[in-house]
Amino acid sequence: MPTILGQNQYGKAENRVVRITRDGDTHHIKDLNVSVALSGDMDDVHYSGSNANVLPTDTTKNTVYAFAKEHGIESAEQFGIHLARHFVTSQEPIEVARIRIEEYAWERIATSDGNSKFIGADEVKHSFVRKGQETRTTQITFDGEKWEVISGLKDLTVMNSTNSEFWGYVKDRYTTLKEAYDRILATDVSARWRYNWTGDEQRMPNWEKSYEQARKHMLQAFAETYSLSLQQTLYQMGSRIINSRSEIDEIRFSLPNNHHFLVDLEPFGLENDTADGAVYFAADRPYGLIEATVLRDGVEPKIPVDMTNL
Ligand SMILES: O=c1[nH]c(=O)c2[nH]c(=O)[nH]c2[nH]1
Repeated sequence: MPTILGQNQYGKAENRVVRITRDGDTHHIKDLNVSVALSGDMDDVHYSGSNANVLPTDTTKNTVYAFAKEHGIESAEQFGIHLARHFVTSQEPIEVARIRIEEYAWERIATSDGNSKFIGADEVKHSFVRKGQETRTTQITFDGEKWEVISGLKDLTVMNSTNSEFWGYVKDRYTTLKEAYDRILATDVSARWRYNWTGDEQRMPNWEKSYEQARKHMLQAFAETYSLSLQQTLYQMGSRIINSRSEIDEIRFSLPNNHHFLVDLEPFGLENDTADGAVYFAADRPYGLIEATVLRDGVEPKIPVDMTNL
């Protein structure tokens, strides 16, 4: 039976583009997931393998990053319109461009003090938390005598768009990483903390308040730590909780290092450094994974090492 080609489209899907604009030391994030699908006169590539009409998907990816740098991202709609128009008007064979964009919403992390580092006295200028996507968790164990309550959260996504460095590390023959003096630090916090409550009804913690406060202290420590490594930030987050919440004795973190790479736009004559309007590729894997327990001095660690990601 003869066959014919039906509907077809192609392009680069899920280009993760992050653009940071700097208004003095107040930063603004645009965080998009952009998928390009092009269609038009593409019979030949399917029938004969001739690529004469094919703009590479790699080029569509580069266009997304270059447009983010050159034209900015005012809104997802404006950005998508600009890209779609470009593909259809600049390439004869392309008749239809479909640009799908997901935009991830970020809120500024609120802080407790009115230090001048902060906007409106209570928000950090370069620290953000992804809107409402975390999951709260708890595990209660009772053997008829002893209680153990381990609570926590996962998927609390946070980002500092500056105040993070990483340098001075070991270098061997396989090391290619460049030292960073101003990088994005982003992670999805998974944390489990253990309460020291022993079952006395009179001394039961206010669980709601405790969760809210642990979360708050963790976010504030993330925002306020000038970070030399994610390990150092982790320790600050843990110790802030232990020092401010007497009902919590131990906390274990699992923190992926959500790498953001400055895109090389040199080939397109665009300078892209960490100054205003920097455009990053937000990689999803592989990622560094930094895990540690922070304990009140003198207590026994009891949170299982592999529990953090449950
Ligand atoms: O904060 C970091 N800690 C590391 O251990 C590490 N390793 C790496 O490649 N980048 C980073 N960043």
